[in-house]
Amino acid sequence: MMLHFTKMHGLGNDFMVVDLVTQRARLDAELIRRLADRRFGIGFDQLLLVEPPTRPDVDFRYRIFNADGSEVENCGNGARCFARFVLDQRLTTRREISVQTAGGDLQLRVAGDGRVRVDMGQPRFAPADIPLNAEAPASAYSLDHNGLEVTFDALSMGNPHAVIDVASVDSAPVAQLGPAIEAHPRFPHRVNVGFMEIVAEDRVRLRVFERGVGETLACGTGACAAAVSGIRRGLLTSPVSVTLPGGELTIEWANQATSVIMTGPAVRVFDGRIAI
Ligand SMILES: N[C@@H](CCC[C@H](N)C(=O)O)C(=O)O
Repeated sequence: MMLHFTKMHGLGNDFMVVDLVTQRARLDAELIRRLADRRFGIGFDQLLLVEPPTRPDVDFRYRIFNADGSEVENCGNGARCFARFVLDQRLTTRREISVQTAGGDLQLRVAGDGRVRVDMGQPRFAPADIPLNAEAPASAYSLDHNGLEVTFDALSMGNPHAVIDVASVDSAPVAQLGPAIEAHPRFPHRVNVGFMEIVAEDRVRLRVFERGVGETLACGTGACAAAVSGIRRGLLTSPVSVTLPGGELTIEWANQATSVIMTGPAVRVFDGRIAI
């Protein structure tokens, strides 16, 4: 069959977006890995599936698959592209959209300037919610990597994140520590690993080694996790500008009882079709 798709990106974190409201297809993990291949396939960090909701109180269901074929709970840059996509495809006329994901519901708003504001829900810190093997919640955990003690914060933005403070993202050991922590036994579902450099109380630089992908040009949930980690430790104040290799996101978080708000761009690159 021919599958219609749209290639999109949020700050260079790129997606294949498939409308499963008006077309039918079954995409298994092996096919997703083939499509994700940047030389033999279309190439993307995540596949986003846009589906009818399974509940009457939301507009859509949005499913996310990493390039390695694993289905995951949440994707911040993907959420902004999802909102742009359903409007552009005329699957809705609303600029305020509610959507169910495996990590919880999200509220999306497409602004007049094309930027998308996403209510990402509340962060969760209990180790069982991340999930992280730890006896009690803390803002600093540590693990051993080849005899080296690595200190990190951990939280869930629907999906799991570890945040490591670094003096400079330019020299951060992303390629060495990223894969080791992603697959560390302390994280039973693996983890996304953020390396955060605090530049000022309202500005950070961030690189993220994403679970199931590797280092990406930007990670929306990673930006939320980094800002939340800095704010809750008293190192940052909201709103926080997060500069990633692909560009900038604004993250707002008032306190533990409120949602995290992420604002940033969503770009359509091209439409295509592929035989599957
Ligand atoms: N790029 C994303 C996160 C995608 C999922 C992540 N790799 C995971 O496995 O949880 C974002 O923008 O948040």
